[in-house]
Amino acid sequence: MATSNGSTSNIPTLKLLLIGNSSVGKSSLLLRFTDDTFLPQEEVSATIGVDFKVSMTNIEGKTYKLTIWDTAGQERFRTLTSSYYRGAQGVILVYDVSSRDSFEALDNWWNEVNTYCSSPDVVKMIVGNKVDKESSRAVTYKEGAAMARKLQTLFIECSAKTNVGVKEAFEELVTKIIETPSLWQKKQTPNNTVRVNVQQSQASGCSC
Ligand SMILES: Nc1nc2c(ncn2[C@@H]2O[C@H](COP(=O)(O)OP(=O)(O)OP(=O)(O)O)[C@@H](O)[C@H]2O)c(=O)[nH]1
Repeated sequence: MATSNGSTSNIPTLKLLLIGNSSVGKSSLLLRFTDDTFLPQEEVSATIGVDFKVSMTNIEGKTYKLTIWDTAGQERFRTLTSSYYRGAQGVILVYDVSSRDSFEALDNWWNEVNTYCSSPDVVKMIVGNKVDKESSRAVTYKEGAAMARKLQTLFIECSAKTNVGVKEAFEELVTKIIETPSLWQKKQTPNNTVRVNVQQSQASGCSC
């Protein structure tokens, strides 16, 4: 597969984005995936603006470089929202299976994705986190799966705390991106203004 700049010698780079209500566990999922770590509650602080980590992953014998953006769930910490989405090939919408509110908020997050992601091909995945809290579960697996079917997204339940389903979630998302050729194709450039945007897109290899 050609990389974002057309070369086959460089490692392909993918941009992924984590969104969802505050405290659903976006930063914890990222930390679990990249560093195989889970921080105790007292060491966790809310994300301000946006944070990101880079991770190498191997899918079917090929190496990919992932830049994973972790956005603030709290409205007051969200700035420059549209820029988070620029160049993203995959978006993970996270809710907490023990929080009905965070599940119901998916509609709003979905609208945001559709507002800022211009390409309909960007791969979306709904992730129900904190399955280790089974006794306080407020959203069933069936409901999560039904929501994903309705929105035509991928779906998985996981736990950043107990390391259930986290690697699988990221790998499934990346695999689907790899299988979506339009996310790798270059755009035509009808004028100079658009050319600037296209160069930005090509830097991360996305048609979003
Ligand atoms: N039981 C349990 N707790 C979790 C899990 N994932 C995260 N948490 C806890 O949930 C709280 C919020 O986690 P964060 O990762 O900071 O959540 P966030 O979505 O990044 O929050 P914002 O940065 O405010 O958007 C922390 O106390 C975590 O320890 C999980 O899988 N299980």
